Amino acid sequence: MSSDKDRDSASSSGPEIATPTTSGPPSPQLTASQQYPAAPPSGENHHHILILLSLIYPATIVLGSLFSIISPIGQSASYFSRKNNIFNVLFVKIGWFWTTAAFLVHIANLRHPNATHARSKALIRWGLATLAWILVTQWFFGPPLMDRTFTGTGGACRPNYAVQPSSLAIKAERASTSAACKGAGGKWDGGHDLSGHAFMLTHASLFLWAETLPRLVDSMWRGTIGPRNISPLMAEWFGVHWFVWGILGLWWWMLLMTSVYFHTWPEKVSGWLVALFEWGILYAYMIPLNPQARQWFGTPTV
Ligand SMILES: CCCCCCCCCCCCCCCC(=O)SCCNC(=O)CCNC(=O)[C@H](O)C(C)(C)COP(=O)(O)OP(=O)(O)OC[C@H]1O[C@@H](n2cnc3c(N)ncnc32)[C@H](O)[C@@H]1OP(=O)(O)O
Repeated sequence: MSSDKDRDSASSSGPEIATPTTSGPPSPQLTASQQYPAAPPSGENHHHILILLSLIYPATIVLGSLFSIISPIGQSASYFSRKNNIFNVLFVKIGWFWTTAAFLVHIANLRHPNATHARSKALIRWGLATLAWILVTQWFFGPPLMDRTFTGTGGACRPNYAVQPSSLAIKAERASTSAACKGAGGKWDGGHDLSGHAFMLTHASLFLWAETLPRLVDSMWRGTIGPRNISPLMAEWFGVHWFVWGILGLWWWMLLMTSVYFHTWPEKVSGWLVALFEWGILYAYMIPLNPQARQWFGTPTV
């Protein structure tokens, strides 16, 4: 892992990351042959690539849902149709933790000339993404938005008096969150059950794409220079990008599995739409188009 600490202290008055760019002075760690042969892709290009990448997720939901209707494989049970599959239990169920870890690896390796400043702005953007995740899935002045949507559309926790002890059944009847309902052995039933998986996997993936795209594009750009640079390029990929790519790949696969085996169309689509909200405002609208927002939140960088 490379560190920019020395450079930061040497150039603490480095450029503000106020405009979307991957450029900046060439890194002193790179030899002349590794530096850009011409202008690297601009922030505007990143914006276009990001919008294109964001289409992967609705396409995946459509593809998975169609597969579940058309294919006999999609209609029969498989390892991934089990809720206790290891990828669900160890990764998705604590998905924000893994997303955060991948993001932290990325920002620890920034080679921006003023990396300390770039990191603190990146942490602010992570804070906003975390807040959006909390409000939708964990807490919104009480039950989270996904549970409020459920109860607001007629859903409730239905106890099963026949098999539950009455104390638990009463607890289930009063439960206002899916977690409390499940804990009391009730059935979360009857409302619009926005897919938490579709939301979290899309939200986390879009956040990671937006944050890491300038660096990914920059690495690919350097890769066009010549065979001499294969080793530094490999070092870059295995040192910096592998974690982000691993998480992005796993999130995509799990979204596909959710689309094939779980939830209804409207529940998956609403999960995806809600995931667009914070990302759309911050990365697709404010950062590319509003200079003031770039002052406040910075811009994802290399
Ligand atoms: C300068 C300043 C410096 C500051 C310096 C700061 C330093 C900075 C330090 C940071 C330090 C790190 C800090 C990180 C902090 C965290 O981020 S820790 C947080 C860790 N926690 C998490 O990540 C939790 C993430 N999980 C969730 O939010 C929820 O579980 C989810 C993902 C939204 C899913 O919710 P859900 O209830 O499962 O709902 P849903 O998707 O609708 O699924 C319904 C059912 O279908 C099942 N299902 C759906 N799809 C699937 C599938 N594909 N496969 C199997 N089952 C499925 C579900 O399992 C579920 O089953 P049940 O469990 O109900 O039986």
